[in-house]
Parts: sequence; C-alpha cells; structure tokens
Amino acid sequence: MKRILSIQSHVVFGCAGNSSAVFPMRRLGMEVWPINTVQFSNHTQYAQGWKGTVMPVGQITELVQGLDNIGELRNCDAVLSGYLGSPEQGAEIVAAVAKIKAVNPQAIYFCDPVMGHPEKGCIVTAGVQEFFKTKALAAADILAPNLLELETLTDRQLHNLDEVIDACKSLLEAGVKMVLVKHLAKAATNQEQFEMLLVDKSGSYLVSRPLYEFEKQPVGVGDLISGLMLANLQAGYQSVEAFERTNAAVDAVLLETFNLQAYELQLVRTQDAIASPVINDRAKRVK
Ligand SMILES: Nc1ncnc2c1ncn2[C@@H]1O[C@H](COP(=O)(O)OP(=O)(O)O)[C@@H](O)[C@H]1O
Ligand SMILES: Cc1ncc(COP(=O)(O)O)c(C=O)c1O
Ligand SMILES: [Mg+2]
Repeated sequence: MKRILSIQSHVVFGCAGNSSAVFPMRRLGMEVWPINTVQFSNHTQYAQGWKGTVMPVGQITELVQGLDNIGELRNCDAVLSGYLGSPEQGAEIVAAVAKIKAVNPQAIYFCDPVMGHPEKGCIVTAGVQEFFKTKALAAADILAPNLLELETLTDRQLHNLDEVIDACKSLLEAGVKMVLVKHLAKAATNQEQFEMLLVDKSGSYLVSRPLYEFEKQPVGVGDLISGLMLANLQAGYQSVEAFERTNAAVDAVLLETFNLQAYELQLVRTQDAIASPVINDRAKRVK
C-alpha cells in the first residue's frame, strides 16, 4: 500500500483541501496521512464567510518530526500539498519534502499551487503566491496549476493551447517532471467542453469532459483532481491513463453534484465511480 502525506486545508463542512482529497485517495487504496494547514468551518467562497484558524507556524515541522520519531517517515511515498494558511507553512513543507527524500529517494512531491482567486472568492494569504513561484517550483516533481496559476508561475499571459504547452515545457526545463493544467479556461480548444492538459517528457495530452451549467460552481474540484491524479499514479497507472481515470472520476462526481443541484461535491455518493471510473473521454495527444 502506498502512503501519501497530504498537507492542505481542512473544512468541517463540505469539500475543500484535505476534506476533498483524502476520502477519494483512500477509496483508491492509498494510506493517507493528513496534516491540516487550516481548520475552517467551510471553504472561503461562501458569501457568509467562514470561521476558524490557520495552524500555527512550526506545527507541520513538529508533526513531521513525530512521524520521524516513530520511524514512519521513510515509508512515505509521496507528499501532496494544496491550500496553505501562511507562506511559512510552505517553507515547512519544502523542508519536510527534503527530509522525506533523504530517507526515501523514491518519494515524490506533488504540488497544487492554490493561489486564490479574488474574483471567485477563493481567499489565500499574501505571500503564499511568492512561495509557489520560488521555493515550491524548485522542489516539486509534479505541479497541478489552473490556468491563472500557470500564468503566475511562468510570468506569462496564456491565450491558447500552444502558449500553454510552451509554458508547461518551461516548467519541465526548470526540473518539474509533470505538469497537469486542471482547467484550460480561456485557452481551451473547445469552449463547450471542460478541458485539462497533461505535459511530461513523453508529450502533451488533452482530455475533456462535459461542461455543466452550475448555478454556483462547486469548490474543491482542483483539490479532488490533484488527489485523484496522485493516487492513480501511486496505484501504478501510467501518466496518460492516470489522467483519463482522474478526468472520468471527476466527471462522475460533478454530474451527481449537478443533478442534485448541490453546492458541495457529492463524493460519498460517487465513491464507486471514483474507485472504478468508466472512461468515456480518452486523452488526445496534442504535441
Ligand atoms: N465539468 C465541469 N463543468 C463545469 N464546471 C466545472 C467542471 N469541472 C470543473 N468545474 C469548475 O471549474 C472551476 C475551475 O476552477 P479553477 O479555479 O480554474 O481551478 P481549480 O479549482 O481546479 O483549481 C471550479 O469552480 C469548478 O467547480
Ligand atoms: C479552504 C479552502 N481550501 C481549498 C480551496 C481550493 O479549492 P479548489 O480545489 O476549488 O481550488 C479553497 C478555495 O476556495 C478553500 O477555501
Ligand atoms: Mg485550485
């Protein structure tokens, strides 16, 4: 069984951060070790706001030390990071990754650079963006930005698929081994579908799924995508198949969420599709 240290937000109600990613990863057979960067009542996109606190500086380091003390750190196969409560937590994650790689050189770091989106209401503390651009980029094996995050990471404006692929390749040149663009948005080839892109040394692959007309778009979809992609890779699927399985599972979750007119992702109701997704959309090689 593969072991994933998952460092991201916790929400009491609903699905974002670890509250979106942990259950699906476990459903795919992973042993998941969650560390929470914040504990909030709900995600930050509720009009009524949220309650709760950011975990104190030093806590990630302390918990990782505890794992080392019981001899478990060497058993960690992958670190996943997402929503951070402070830039200091970013530095602690990078230090934890270095510590884990020192005792298990096979371990990988999957970084979802959650940067916040003031227009959408995703609120992330100042300084976190800078952490992703500098330290996280240098440490990550796999990066999973949305289009806006990719633009910020590469200091480029991206209008079409070719520009997005070039930007991803610049990240590969910087040492990242795989880039998953979770949402092509305005750079998509077909605005009537929801498209994602995967770029690694073997090539560039586009996958699409139906676009649902949500009244209010659900949150935590990016966190779900990152968790599923990492879990599928750890389960032994090659990158393109892992990408297709991730896309299919996310589609099943979104379809159910849409059919129920729910705001929060319907992960429990769709757990069987998460574990055994039916692939309707194959990835298309685009470069
Ligand atoms: N198939 C789909 N149809 C409609 N909306 C979708 C679909 N898949 C994802 N979304 C929405 O698209 C948005 C993508 O958000 P974005 O901030 O670009 O990336 P992410 O949340 O993946 O980091 C999310 O609000 C999500 O609810
Ligand atoms: C607490 C928290 N965690 C994580 C996220 C990231 O969610 P997404 O997967 O939609 O990028 C958000 C977005 O608002 C959030 O409020
Ligand atoms: Mg996101």
